[in-house]
Amino acid sequence: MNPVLAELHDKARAVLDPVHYDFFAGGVGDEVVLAENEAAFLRLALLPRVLRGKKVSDAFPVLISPTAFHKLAHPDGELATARAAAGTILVSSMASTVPIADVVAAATGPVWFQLYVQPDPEVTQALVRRAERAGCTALVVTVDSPVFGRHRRDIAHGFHDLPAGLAAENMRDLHGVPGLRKIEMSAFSWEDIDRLRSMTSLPLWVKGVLHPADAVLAVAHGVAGIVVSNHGGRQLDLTPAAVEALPGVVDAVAGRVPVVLDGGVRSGGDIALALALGASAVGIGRPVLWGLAADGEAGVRRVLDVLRDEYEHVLAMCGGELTRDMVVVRGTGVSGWRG
Ligand SMILES: Cc1cc2nc3c(=O)[nH]c(=O)nc-3n(C[C@H](O)[C@H](O)[C@H](O)COP(=O)(O)O)c2cc1C
Ligand SMILES: CCCCC(=O)C(=O)O
Repeated sequence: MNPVLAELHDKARAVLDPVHYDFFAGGVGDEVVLAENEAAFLRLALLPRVLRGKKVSDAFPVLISPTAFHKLAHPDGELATARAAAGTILVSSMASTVPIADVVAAATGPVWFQLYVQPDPEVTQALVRRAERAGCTALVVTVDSPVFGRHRRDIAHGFHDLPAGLAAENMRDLHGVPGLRKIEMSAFSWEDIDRLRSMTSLPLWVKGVLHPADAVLAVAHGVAGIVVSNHGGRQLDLTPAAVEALPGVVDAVAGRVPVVLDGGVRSGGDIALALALGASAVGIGRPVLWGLAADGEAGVRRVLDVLRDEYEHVLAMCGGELTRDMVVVRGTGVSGWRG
């Protein structure tokens, strides 16, 4: 891991209430997938190309992945994250502790709204309208959470609700119970994706696809893009590392929509590996929370600056372009990972 990210993580751990630290850091079950998301990148290497004479582009292929409850990390909460997000896309969690309209107002770049489809279609519709009115430019529907993952750290602490004074603000007044943390998971289907698409003209992404067959279905149902993700190891503790599921999805999608990789990205090198394997961009979850907890807006900005700087350096070292034939599995010498 980049030493600046490690330092921000250490500082976050030192300043956070241990219950909240564990909520952010933890995963599901034995936390096998949580560890694998990072470990899998360390098993991959890059064969750089030389003498290509390419100028490195200044695009920074990073999104801020949706994470809940930023006011548990810092009193400014999602406002600080939004202010720091310049140059990236902020995917704002439906479970934000600042209302989406205020998040968008604080941001200088695009904000997308992450949505959990709610059992009551009217609640889902009201959330979509809130995101539209706020000025969000895409919807990201999280599809890997038909039920909540069982997080042993949270269970051990008895952490199951927000402290007094904090609320999932986007849910305010939607269940007739103002301000309560009332987000529900639901086992919805592709029909709900069709319904959502007919409900809004916003581009609709799905987040949490791992199986190539689901990627094919997602394209058939008209999604604008796919986030390959195992929810940062917080849902099913049996999946492969996110980056290991990436090539299969990329092949199934065959360039028809962009594919974003999320989970375990901790360095510019990880970004480069994901792009070489066919991702259009990566999403960053926990490192943003560590920056936020450690130093608010400035901390989040530092996380993004460090990743941007490292990524551009790696890209220059690789001749400005990243392709799958450049990826090698360490210990095997095999390149062109899985085709
Ligand atoms: C504390 C925390 C809260 C999260 N909340 C949400 C959420 O509200 N909606 C969602 O789709 N994903 C949520 N996620 C998953 C992230 O969007 C993302 O998939 C994951 O954090 C990526 O892995 P990384 O943390 O290794 O970068 C959350 C993750 C964490 C760590
Ligand atoms: C009710 C908020 C769900 C947050 C979430 O997705 C997570 O903690 O992983």
